[in-house]
Amino acid sequence: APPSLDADPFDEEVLRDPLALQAELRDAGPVVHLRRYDVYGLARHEQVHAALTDWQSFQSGAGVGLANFREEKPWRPPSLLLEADPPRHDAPRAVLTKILGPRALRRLRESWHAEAEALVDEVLTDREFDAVPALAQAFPLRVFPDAVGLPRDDREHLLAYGDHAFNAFGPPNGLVARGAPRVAELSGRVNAQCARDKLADGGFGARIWAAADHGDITHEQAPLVVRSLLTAGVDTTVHALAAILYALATHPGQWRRLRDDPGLARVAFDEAVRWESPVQTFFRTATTDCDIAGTTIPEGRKILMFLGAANRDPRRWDSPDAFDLSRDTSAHVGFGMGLHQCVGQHVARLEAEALLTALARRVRRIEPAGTPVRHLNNTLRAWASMPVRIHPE
Ligand code: HEM
Ligand SMILES: O=C(O)c1ccc(C2CC2)cc1
Repeated sequence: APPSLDADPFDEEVLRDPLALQAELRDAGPVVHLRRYDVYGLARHEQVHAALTDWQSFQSGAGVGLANFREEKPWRPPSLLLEADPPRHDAPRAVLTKILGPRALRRLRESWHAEAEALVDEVLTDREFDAVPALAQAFPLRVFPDAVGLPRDDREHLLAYGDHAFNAFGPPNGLVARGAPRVAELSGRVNAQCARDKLADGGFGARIWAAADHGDITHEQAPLVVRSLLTAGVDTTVHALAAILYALATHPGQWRRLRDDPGLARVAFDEAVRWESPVQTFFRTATTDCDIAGTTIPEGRKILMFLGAANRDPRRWDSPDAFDLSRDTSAHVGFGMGLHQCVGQHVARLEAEALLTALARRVRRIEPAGTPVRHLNNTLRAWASMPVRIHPE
């Protein structure tokens, strides 16, 4: 039998600083039974990578949170991508692959770089500010809902909606309970925004509806595919940008490298996604009795993949805790891996590239200007506040 632990990965103090438990899980063995939730934890890169790339044995269709959709009703209709297996997963995925692919994003590159420069110019009129609201939240909330096709006056609820969705992948704990009172209102607003007549021509949303006209997906599926963008596309990039700003503010040598070579912006983003892993965990459900490294996971049981732990596994990475722009980040699992690997990663990279390029041109030095404050979430690694001081060029 695998080693068994009482630890609670979703305890708020563990969420605040998960590194010690991640090391304990990795060292306990390739598979660890977590008694509190009766699930099987995978914290080493090798096993997480193996589970992510074996969608037949470890399905998403029963939910990618603790809740098992075979046994309980989901809090919202399941995603046609994230919570679907082939063949249902295939057509919606193909539609988003085309709409969010690097070629499709070329038309946004110039305007996102311009938006980033405008925002950075505004923010840098101060020498000290909180980088979370001023940059990490402001930039994605300005450019991404625009790209989806949402009006400017109806987006401030998206962060709260996504925050609840990411909490809901975890156990029904205090974090979920605190979000519950707003769920009906937030869901109502987001679901309304997925309607065809709410989405501006030419945006990602309108393109999803056009794919339905073209017969690639059905018109019933279209709003749910738009909902995927609104759920997955905001909080993730907000917290990833905060993570990269924190990494650069606390590693002045790496900031200097980026400033001297803004072409490093994309590497810096991927290294920050590895180092912080904004999306820390996801579950799968065993479709048969599966063997992982000598442990049999019984059919129907949940496995918990610790993406953040895998991204810092010393069995896979040299000096895993170092934030290092010369690293080859290609095997990180911060965007998942395999069939469900993040279809929005190019959008995220373009946002980061635009913001970092704008900052690299204007900021000689960036440093912490006060104690950063964590934002706790069952799935997301996030900052609530990060005061910084900048020294302009
Ligand atoms: C740094 C920002 C982001 C991170 C860290 C991130 C992370 C992830 C991860 C780990 C998965 C795999 C989930 C699984 O295997 O169950 C995923 C899937 C997905 N992501 Fe992202 N994501 C980011 C940005 C985005 C953006 C900007 C969008 C939309 C424009 C997006 C849309 C999606 C969708 C629709 C899926 C489901 C794909 C599928 O199941 O086929 N993500 N993301
Ligand atoms: O399809 C969705 O609704 C969806 C929600 C959350 C994610 C997380 C992994 C970024 C992905 C997709």
